[in-house]
Amino acid sequence: MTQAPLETRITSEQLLDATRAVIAGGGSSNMRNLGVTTPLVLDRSAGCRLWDVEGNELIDVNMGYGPHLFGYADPDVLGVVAQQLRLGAITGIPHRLDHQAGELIAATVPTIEQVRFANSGTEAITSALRLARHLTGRSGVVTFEGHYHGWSETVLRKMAITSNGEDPQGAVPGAPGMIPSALSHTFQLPWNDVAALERLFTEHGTEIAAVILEPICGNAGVVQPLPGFVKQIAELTARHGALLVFDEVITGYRVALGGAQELLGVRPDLTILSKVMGGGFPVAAFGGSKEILAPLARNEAFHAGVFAGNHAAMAAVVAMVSKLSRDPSVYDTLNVLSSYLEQRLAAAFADAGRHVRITRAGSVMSIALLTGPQKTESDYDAAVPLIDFTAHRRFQILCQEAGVYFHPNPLEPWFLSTAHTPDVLDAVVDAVQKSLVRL
Ligand SMILES: CC1=C(O)/C(=C\N=C2/C=C(C(=O)O)C[C@@H](O)[C@@H]2O)C(COP(=O)(O)O)=CN1
Ligand SMILES: Cc1ncc(COP(=O)(O)O)c(C=O)c1O
Repeated sequence: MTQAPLETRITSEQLLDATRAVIAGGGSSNMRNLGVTTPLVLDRSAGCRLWDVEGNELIDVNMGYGPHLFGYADPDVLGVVAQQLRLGAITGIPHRLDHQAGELIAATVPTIEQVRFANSGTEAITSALRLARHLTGRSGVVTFEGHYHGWSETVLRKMAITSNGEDPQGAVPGAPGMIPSALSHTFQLPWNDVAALERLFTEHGTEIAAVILEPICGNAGVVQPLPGFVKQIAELTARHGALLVFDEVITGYRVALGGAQELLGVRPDLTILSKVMGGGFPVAAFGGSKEILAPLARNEAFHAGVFAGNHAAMAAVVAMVSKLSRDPSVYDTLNVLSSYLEQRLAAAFADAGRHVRITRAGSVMSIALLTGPQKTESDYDAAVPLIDFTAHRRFQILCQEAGVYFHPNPLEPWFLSTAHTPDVLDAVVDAVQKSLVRL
């Protein structure tokens, strides 16, 4: 497609203004609309690069918030989905791809025997938590500060990350218009605080249907669980008859073929998958043992969706998960690339005399400018107040001008792909170094 000469091209700013006239906020997600600094409106993406409507090329380390482990427009995934679109994307009738997709998930995620597919993480989590409530006859759901589980009525809350867990039932609705009592069955605790969790189970154990967590938290910067903490959660849920739900929307097929549950060696009752599983196509899933999903198999519990498990999404899952299964060494490659970037970034910030918090789980990492030195890696609650959000936003603007795109909120991770080769990562560091000088 030939592009208009530069002088006649509309600018990102002009097009975003025009878009805001017809799409409330300029995009279909508050999480993304809030993040806009220097307007950027895309024309296309491929590999790890973006091209905006003005013809500018950028290296992307946000990568659509994580689905594209092999980069944008990966031919192995794209080709299969494109072919399925020609063969029929949605009929509402069982399809030969369903069995393939279900078998691949069951063969790769340690605790999944059966799944149900959905269109988004929010949908999958909503149905998974409703299933947990049905199975236990209880209503309470435990969440952790900093962890995001979509925007459904019982888990959309302000993800306070500096409380001390004194008021687990003090969760604040995350959006106006929520049913005021929506969070009356939602508890929120500090992450990595087993004493707070034990206290909650002692006081409310008979009310708790499920504990849901991002086993490696990706929505408050990357925050690893303290050693043994997730195993302690599993022991408490088992002891009190509650279900353990791993929200692996980010970590699933990202940190290992079997996700965080493979790395941590902890077995959740239900697992939520999305992002990498679909390789960039909208699809999610929740799964567990046949026993756990039996109420759905009996059509006793309810989960539905016109587009849930559609044939294009199943084609994407089959293409992505079979590619990952064929060559799980991709995770070693991504770890090497990500470690290289982590080390070079740490040196760049040190050379610039800037305090920074860099944390990583495989190829998902977070970088946050700090106002002062962080005492230890594990004192996460102490680190968050140190984050210099203003300086970081300025840093993002400068990096975007230098040709590298990431989200201006330091709590949003960077996601790498196999397209981020060492020369690309060197270009990222080069842009970071130039931006730190100008900061
Ligand atoms: C761990 C986790 C998530 O990260 C998650 C969604 N994440 C994001 C949603 C974004 C958005 O709505 O635009 C962008 C990012 O802030 C974030 O990765 C969801 C909700 O999935 P969905 O957005 O598909 O309904 C559930 N669990
Ligand atoms: C009128 C109407 N509203 C909402 C829905 C739910 O949409 P989805 O199935 O995409 O969640 C449906 C689906 O059948 C519908 O027919």
